[in-house]
Amino acid sequence: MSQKDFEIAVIEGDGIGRDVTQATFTLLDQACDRVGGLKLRQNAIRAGAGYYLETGVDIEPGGEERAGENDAIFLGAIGLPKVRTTSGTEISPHLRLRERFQLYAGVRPVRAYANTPRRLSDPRSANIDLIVLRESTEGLFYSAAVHGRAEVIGDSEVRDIMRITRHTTEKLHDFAFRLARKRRSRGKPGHLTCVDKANVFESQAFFRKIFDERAEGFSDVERGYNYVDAQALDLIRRPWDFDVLVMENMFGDILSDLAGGLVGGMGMAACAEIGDDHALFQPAHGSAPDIMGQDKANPLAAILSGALMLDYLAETHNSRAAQSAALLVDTAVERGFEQNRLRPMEFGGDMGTAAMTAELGLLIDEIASGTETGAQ
Ligand SMILES: NC(=O)C1=CN([C@@H]2O[C@H](COP(=O)(O)OP(=O)(O)OC[C@H]3O[C@@H](n4cnc5c(N)ncnc54)[C@H](O)[C@@H]3O)[C@@H](O)[C@H]2O)C=CC1
Ligand SMILES: CC(C)CC(=O)C(=O)O
Ligand SMILES: [Mg+2]
Repeated sequence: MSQKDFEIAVIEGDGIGRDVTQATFTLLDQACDRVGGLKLRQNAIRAGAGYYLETGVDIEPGGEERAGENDAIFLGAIGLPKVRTTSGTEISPHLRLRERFQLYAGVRPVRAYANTPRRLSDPRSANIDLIVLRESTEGLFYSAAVHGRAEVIGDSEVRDIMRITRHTTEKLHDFAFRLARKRRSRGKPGHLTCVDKANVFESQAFFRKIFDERAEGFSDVERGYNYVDAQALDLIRRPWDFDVLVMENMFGDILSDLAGGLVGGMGMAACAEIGDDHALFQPAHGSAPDIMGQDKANPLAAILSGALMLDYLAETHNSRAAQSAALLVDTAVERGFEQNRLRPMEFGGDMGTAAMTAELGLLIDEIASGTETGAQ
């Protein structure tokens, strides 16, 4: 059954979070309108470091529960380095959302668009098109999600925990194999690499063991292994050789920023966090306090995350309209770069958040009405 209206919990958060969220919904609404009146109803939930400073809590009362009552959750960015809890960490209610809704599959696409900076001189870097699949509920973030889980021994020692469970890891690897298979059906290599540190950590050997067990159900998917340190090296020397990389939480946090840098910067780093019953979409970047309030943020990471959200809604609600709207947004980004009409300040270009949003709006209209100019 297809659905016309979707309820979206929207957490704008801190710093550039608000600007990129507003840019995203302006364009998603426009795309939804152009495909026949699909509506995204935004239900705002206040949360973040600014909210914590104001109220003493990091998310509005009942906000977590309410977020889960929506068809999807969208988040701008949360955190400000100067706003800290008594334990010295920053406030991060989004880690609790990941855990509460078991959003184990953190999908972080990394793709080189035309006319974007090549951080590597090798011409093959134009072919970078991979996905960092980051487990997002446990691993080394397990003790970070909830205060009190780390073992604190006075002022002399602190132990965070690397938690790998069979339950979550089986689901993660199944997701990874299905994703690789889906990419192959769309003409991409469809190769899956298990990235771990199985040579030294028992938790990581367990992660790999479960990868091998689950592989038996996906014999058609080509698979390989890489230790995480070697993977960091390979992302610099031959990133074009990789397709889907699956790994624990902290490794994925680090390598997804590195990979985002390869294709321009964090303003290109989209993210979908998917569980069995819920999903949250957010750019992989943070609140970027160094550029906030200056109209300098590249909104594309958020906008591409919005397109991932439409894809998810299309799949979970069998909505062709949502699928078409997602395609419209993705195509606008692709054409915008091809035609050199998207020039984010992040890459030394002349377009701030507002100008990028306006140009993408024009592209969406042109593509939807078949009046693309193809201007260079
Ligand atoms: N999921 C989330 O909400 C995340 C929150 N954070 C929080 O954000 C705050 C800042 O953290 P940082 O380590 O500085 O990471 P960050 O991702 O906010 O910024 C890193 C660098 O990338 C640039 N950058 C990020 N997004 C950009 C965009 N859309 N356009 C142009 N440039 C962009 C920033 O200007 C900065 O130079 C901290 O409080 C941190 O805890 C950090 C990462 C993820
Ligand atoms: C809590 C966030 C600041 C962690 C992070 O950097 C991320 O999830 O990408
Ligand atoms: Mg991160």
